[in-house]
Amino acid sequence: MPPLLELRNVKMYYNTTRGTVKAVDGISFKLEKGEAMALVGESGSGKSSLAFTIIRLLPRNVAESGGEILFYDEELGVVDLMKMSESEIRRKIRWKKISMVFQASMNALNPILRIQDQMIEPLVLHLGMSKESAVKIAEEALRSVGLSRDVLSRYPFELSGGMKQRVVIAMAIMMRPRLVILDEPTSALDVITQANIMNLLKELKAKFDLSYILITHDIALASEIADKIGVMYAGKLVEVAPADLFFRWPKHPYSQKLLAAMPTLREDKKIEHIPGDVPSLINPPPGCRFHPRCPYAIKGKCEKEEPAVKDVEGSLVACWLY
Ligand SMILES: Nc1ncnc2c1ncn2[C@@H]1O[C@H](COP(=O)(O)OP(=O)(O)OP(=O)(O)O)[C@@H](O)[C@H]1O
Repeated sequence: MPPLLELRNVKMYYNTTRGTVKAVDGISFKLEKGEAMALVGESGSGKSSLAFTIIRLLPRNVAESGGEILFYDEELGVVDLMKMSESEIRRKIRWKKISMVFQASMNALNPILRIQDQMIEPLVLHLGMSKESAVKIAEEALRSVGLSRDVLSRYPFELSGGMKQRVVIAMAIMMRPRLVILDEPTSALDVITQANIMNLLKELKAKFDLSYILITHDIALASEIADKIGVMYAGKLVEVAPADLFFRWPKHPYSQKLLAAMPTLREDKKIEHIPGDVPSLINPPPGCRFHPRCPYAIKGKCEKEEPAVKDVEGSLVACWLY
């Protein structure tokens, strides 16, 4: 069976006054149907940029983008999203096949519009649906996320944070997409509400056979839902591994550091921090980008040559140690 999504050497660079920012720099991975991949890594490693590249919502200052983003669909066959025009993406892909819950999107709900108007607007305006059918779809989507139809007549300020996040998730699944990209979907919520939203995402995944790309800083949260974990560092994917294997045996030194920096309730565990900062993506370090912060860097090797991705007992890792 083909995967749902396959990225091959995807790049996306930004133009800035300081130089070209290589935010996504040669990323390859596969996502199967019904699979959830958590994308983790420090702030500024390029996670959101990769998400925007996949759903083709790019700012004007893109310097260059390249590679292949293959999407396998029963209706469309295999399409390369990189080669599709904006109008084709809008007609065939965005929201219908691939949707996104943006970072802080629950706070981006328009405060002066009722939920109904915000939910049906794209259906009526962009898809030319009648108001009645659009309201039906919105009602159904709200039901799927555990909200009653009364929410349709409310304004955002009349809803709790958790309810607003459910509305935003309802909007993302309204058109029955195959893949939902979630950028920090629970970061502004309290822990109980976070857990409720994660449970909801799990239910929706099973019910609609959805695939997810879940961007998060919170590896513990990622472990709740992810089938596999992708670790980004400075524009590169340094490790992709099945979740259970990743937590038992993280192979890239950066993955090991990320896990060691993860807080737990165990009192005997000392939380480590990762010394140094994420490097500049304008002039990233040569060779392996992690070498200046890596305790195992091999002199004469890691600072000179970029490691290729290797299959190391079930994990894909880009590191000279293997
Ligand atoms: N529109 C833009 N123009 C120029 N540079 C940008 C733009 N958007 C992001 N960047 C830069 O690209 C790099 C990657 O940013 P990105 O937001 O993708 O990282 P991230 O891993 O998602 O971070 P966070 O977890 O903080 O959201 C950063 O150096 C950022 O400053």
